[in-house]
Amino acid sequence: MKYFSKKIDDILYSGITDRSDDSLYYLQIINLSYILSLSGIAFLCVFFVFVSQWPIVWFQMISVFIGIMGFRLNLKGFHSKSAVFLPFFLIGYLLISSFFFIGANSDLHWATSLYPIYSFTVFQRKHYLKRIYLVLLGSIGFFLCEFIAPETSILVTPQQQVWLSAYTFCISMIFASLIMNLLISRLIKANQHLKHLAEVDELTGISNRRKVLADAVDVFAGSSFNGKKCSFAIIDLDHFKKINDTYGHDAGDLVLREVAQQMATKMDASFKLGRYGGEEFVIVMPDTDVLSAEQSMEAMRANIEDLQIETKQGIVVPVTVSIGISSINFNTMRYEEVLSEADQALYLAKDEGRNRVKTYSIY
Ligand SMILES: Nc1nc2c(ncn2[C@@H]2O[C@H](COP(=O)(O)OP(=O)(O)OP(=O)(O)O)[C@@H](O)[C@H]2O)c(=O)[nH]1
Repeated sequence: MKYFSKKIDDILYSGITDRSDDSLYYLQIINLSYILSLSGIAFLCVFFVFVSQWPIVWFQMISVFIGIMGFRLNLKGFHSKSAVFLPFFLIGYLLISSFFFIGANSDLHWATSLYPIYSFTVFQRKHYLKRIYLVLLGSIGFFLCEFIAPETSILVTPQQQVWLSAYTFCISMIFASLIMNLLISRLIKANQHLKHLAEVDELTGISNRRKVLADAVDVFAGSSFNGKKCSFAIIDLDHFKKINDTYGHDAGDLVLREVAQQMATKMDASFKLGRYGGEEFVIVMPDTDVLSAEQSMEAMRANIEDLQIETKQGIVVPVTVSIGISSINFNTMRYEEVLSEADQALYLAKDEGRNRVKTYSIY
């Protein structure tokens, strides 16, 4: 299945150099439309080979060849020309098929109803006139097939016509499910990407403020409901302004990244870490009383103090952090109270000389 979806992805991205965009956009829809139309014609060709209708087989083969020429335009970067060529080519194909080969009863000409959708999806705004021509031409083509083309096929027998309808129906179903599957998987991917953007701090790669506060709400609600302990810690880098001023802003960014990664890898797996803002981080500790929180944070502080963060110029930047901790107690009503208490404890840690862990206490 993975191999199959990778192949579909490769086809969708044919002729497109920028593969960073996960969403389905108009260049890929042109590729997809070509693939579906050409394979549809090829499938019909197989049917006619099977019933030995050689004139139609030749016609289908020539059509596939012309279609491939249009597809090549997209691969070569002439996206707009290729996009416009496809529906006009298909209108011609459907008209000739209905008039000279398989008749209007095949209902193949109903495919013209797809052109307006196609043109409004892939044609650029500047091609609005082409959209109108296409819709007009598609409608005229449809009515010509419906009212003027011979109803039954000149070449195909009524028995073969029934088989042809069943065959076309099955292929259409398979294509429709393919398209649905593709659209849904693209939507899921796009949603995941948006979720990632909304929850991750770009600089450090850990959760951002929004995400870590959402985690804090979850953990706080779970602990209050189950009568369990939980603790919050606010970690603030000491004299970070001085680090920026002395070693430069890039070195400051490097320090933020390294400290964040150190905390993320060293902390307990159940803890939630996020960047609270600037040079401040929050750690939410579920099922953790104040003593255990203090031990964990003391270990964290010592770890960060031992870090050897080296700038591009080979200078080792000394880094320490101050940490404030608070835990939920029986009369805590809101998670913001715990956070504000941790902030007060942090203030105390800074006041007492930094590079230390302080726990909130009402006394
Ligand atoms: N490099 C870098 N600096 C940042 C970023 N966000 C905030 N800062 C800087 O962090 C510094 C924080 O300075 P202060 O709030 O004075 O705190 P401090 O210098 O760490 O002092 P104390 O907290 O009292 O130890 C400011 O100079 C901000 O410009 C960032 O994303 N990258």
